[in-house]
Amino acid sequence: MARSRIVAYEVLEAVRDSDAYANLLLPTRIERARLSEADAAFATELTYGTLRMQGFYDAVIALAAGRPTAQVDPPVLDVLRLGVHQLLATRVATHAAVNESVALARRVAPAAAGFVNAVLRTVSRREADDWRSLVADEAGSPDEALAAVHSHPVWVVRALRTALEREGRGEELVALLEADNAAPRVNLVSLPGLAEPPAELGEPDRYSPVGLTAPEPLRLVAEHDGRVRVQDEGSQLAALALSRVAPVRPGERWLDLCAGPGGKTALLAAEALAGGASVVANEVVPARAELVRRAVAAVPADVPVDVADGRDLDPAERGAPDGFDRILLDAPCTGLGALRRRPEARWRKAPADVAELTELQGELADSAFRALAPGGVLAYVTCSPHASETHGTLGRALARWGAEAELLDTADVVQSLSRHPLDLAGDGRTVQLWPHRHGTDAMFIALVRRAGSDRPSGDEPAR
Ligand SMILES: C[S@@+](CC[C@H](N)C(=O)[O-])C[C@H]1O[C@@H](n2cnc3c(N)ncnc32)[C@H](O)[C@@H]1O
Repeated sequence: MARSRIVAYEVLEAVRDSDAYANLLLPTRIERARLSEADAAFATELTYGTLRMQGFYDAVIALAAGRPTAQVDPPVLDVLRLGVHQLLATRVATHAAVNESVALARRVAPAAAGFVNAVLRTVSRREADDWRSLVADEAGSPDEALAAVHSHPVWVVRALRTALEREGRGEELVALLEADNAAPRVNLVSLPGLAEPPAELGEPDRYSPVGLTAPEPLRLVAEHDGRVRVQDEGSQLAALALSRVAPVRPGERWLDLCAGPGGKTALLAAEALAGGASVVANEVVPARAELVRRAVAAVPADVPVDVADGRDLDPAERGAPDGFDRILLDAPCTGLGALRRRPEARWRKAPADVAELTELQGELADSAFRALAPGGVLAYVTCSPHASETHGTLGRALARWGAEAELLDTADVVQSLSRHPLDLAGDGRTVQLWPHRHGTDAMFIALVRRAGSDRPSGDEPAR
C-alpha cells in the first residue's frame, strides 16, 4: 500500500497517543519514508485535512456505522477518518480510497478490516453535501450543527461568534470557520535591511511592507540563510506595530518577553539594528529559547536570549536599569487564531485553558508593564481572538495600571504602516486581524504607553 497513507496514519497515531504536533512530526516522517514530492504533498493533505475535519468526519462515521465513535477502537477510527477524508474531500477514486483503507486496517487492526470496508462503502454512497445536511439534521442545536459541519468544538464556535459580534460582524462566522479549514498559503518575511525588498523576491503582501509570497517559498528561504523566513503576515504586522509606533532613537532598549520560537524577535532585531536600538529576548522553555537563538542568528547584532519565567523579570539584570523602551508581550494563549496552521490544536484546547491562560497573561502583562521605562510602549499581542484573552486580559490590566497607562490608537499605527487599508472593525483602538478577512492568523494587537517622558516618540536626547 502507498507509503504516503502509512505516513499520514502514523502521524495521526502519534497525535492521538503522544500528543505530537503534526506540523513538527510530519516533515521528519516524510523525510524518513523518503517520499517523492507528490507523495509528500499527498501525505500532508491527508494528515492536515483529516485532523482539521475530524469533528465532521466523526459525525459522518457515527451515522454510517450506526454507533458513536467513542465505541470504535482509536486505531480503527483513525483509519476511517483518513478514508472518509479521501472519499469526501479529495479526488482519490472511490475504489482506491476504500481498498487502501481496508489494506491499512489489515495492517493496524486486522479484525476490523470488514467493518472499515462496510462503513466506507456506506459513506461512499452519498456526496459530501448530503452528509453535511444529514449531520446538521442530527445535531441537537443550531450551534452544534455549525460545529459539526464546520468541524470545530462547539465552545470554539461560540467564542469566535462572540469575538466577531463584538466587532458588529457576527454574520462573518461561517466564512471564518471555513477559512480555519483551508490550508494557509506560505507567507514570507524579508528582514528589512538584510535581504532584498519583497518586490524583488516575489509578490509583495497586501498589508505587510516586509512580506511576500513566492512560487517556491522554501527555495527562497534556503537561499537566504535566515534573512528570508516563513512568517504569517499578521505576525509581521504585530512586530512592526511596536517597532514603527514611533521613530527609533539610537540607544533604545527593546525586550521580547515571550519570544519562542523567535519569528517576531528576528523581525524586531532587524528593525532595531536599522534604527540603532538593541533587543534582548526571553523565553521560559529552553528548547524554544534555542529556536529563538537560531532565528536571530541571521541578524548581525548581539541578541541575548535568556531562559526565565517572564513574570520574574528584573530589567536591570537584562541591561536596562531604567526600563525598556519597547516590550513585546506575544502572550501564551489558546492559539484559536491559528487553527489553520495547527490542525489538531482545536481538539486539544478546552474552556478551562482559557481561564488558566488569562491569569498567566495578566501576570506577564503586569511584569512587562513594570519593566517599561517611563514613556515606554508595550505591545500586547495574542494569536487568539477569544474575547477573554484579548479585551478581557487587556481591559483588566488597564484598570490595574490606571492613569499610568495609555492605550494608544493601535489601529491608526497599523493602518499607517500597512501597504493597503485594512478592513478593521471593533473599538477603533485595538487591532483584530482575521483569516477570512485579511488572510492572516487572527492576531490581536494593542499598544500601551507607560506615562512619563515620551521616550519612543518624544524629543528627548538619545541615551
Ligand atoms: C505565542 S508564543 C510566542 C511566539 C513568538 N513571539 C514568535 O513570533 O515566534 C508564546 C511563548 O511564550 C512562552 N511562555 C509561556 N509562559 C511563559 C512565561 N511564564 N515566561 C516566558 N515565556 C513564556 C511559550 O513557551 C511560547 O514560546
